[in-house]
Amino acid sequence: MAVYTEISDADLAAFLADYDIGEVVACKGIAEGVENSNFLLSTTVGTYILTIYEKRVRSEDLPYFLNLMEHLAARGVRCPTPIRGTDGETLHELNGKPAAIVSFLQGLCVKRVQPHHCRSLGGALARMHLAGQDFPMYRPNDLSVDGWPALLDAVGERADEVAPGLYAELRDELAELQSAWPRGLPEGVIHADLFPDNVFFRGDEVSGFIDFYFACNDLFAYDLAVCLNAWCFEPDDAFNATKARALLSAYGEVRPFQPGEVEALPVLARGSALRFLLTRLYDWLNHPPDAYVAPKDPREYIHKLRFHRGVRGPGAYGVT
Ligand SMILES: Nc1ncnc2c1ncn2[C@@H]1O[C@H](COP(=O)(O)OP(=O)(O)O)[C@@H](O)[C@H]1O
Ligand SMILES: N[C@@H](CCOP(=O)(O)O)C(=O)O
Repeated sequence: MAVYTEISDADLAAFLADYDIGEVVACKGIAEGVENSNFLLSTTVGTYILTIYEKRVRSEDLPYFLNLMEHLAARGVRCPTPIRGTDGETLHELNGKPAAIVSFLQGLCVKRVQPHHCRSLGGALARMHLAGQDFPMYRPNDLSVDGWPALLDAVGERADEVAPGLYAELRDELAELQSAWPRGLPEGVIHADLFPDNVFFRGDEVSGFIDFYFACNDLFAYDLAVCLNAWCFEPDDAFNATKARALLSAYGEVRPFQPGEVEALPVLARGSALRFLLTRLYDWLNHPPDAYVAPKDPREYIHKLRFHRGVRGPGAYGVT
């Protein structure tokens, strides 16, 4: 489960002394998640999420993530809102690590994605992109094309333990993506990790987004490429163009596509597949045998990468 750091009652009490959110009723570790330690915190005042930031999150990036959630929430995007301590700050320290409390968001993740979920997601994503346009902070996407060579080096030839010949395939893929990567398309704040476990629904409609800890400034269409991979493949690995069309057309109704964005989707989808393949490969090959969190299977993303490499254009995603 995703609790890398245990908290003693005394440490929790000392931490909460800096907040004005009542007395603790319960604090339970949350099994879901991969990156950070999350706790469901109930107090006499309300329910919150307490997060201790772990391995991949750099503490200098935390003000970007926390301020972004405040910014988006203030513009009507449903997402967790950081709770300020009595010192006015949202970021504090627990067990020597950065930690924050955010509001609890109602809703459930979908287990079986249907086209109407993709349609609701597309509209909500476009509204989030528009709401982020006047966010004043900037954070480059360190897990995009300029960051992939270091990630691939960190994996190295051990990639072949997962699939024979994979390292050479990924080196070729990286070289192609470096020369084909689109420049100059519309950009702004993107979520960059909008998988089904980070989107809450009430009924058929998106009720909110969580987990902004990969958010950054990058191409808007790259966020759609992440969603094509995370939402539009079936459990048997088949690509579902109906879901893709629902996602993309709903997005375009709220934020109309600019020239070049739709055409760039195949290469962006390859890039997004490579990004998640590389981090999954790294975690798969380097996780300690007694780790709480089971690493995600990288092979799923080998298949997705090969699929997008084979498409002839955005028509494969149901759009032109
Ligand atoms: N603000 C929130 N409101 C409700 N549940 C949340 C909230 N933040 C996190 N969770 C719960 O905690 C789980 C893990 O959170 P997530 O941010 O995805 O973790 P990680 O960054 O470690 O991957 C989510 O799947 C969800 O169940
Ligand atoms: N979505 C990533 C892993 C990051 O996990 P999250 O729980 O922070 O979304 C993947 O699937 O590889």
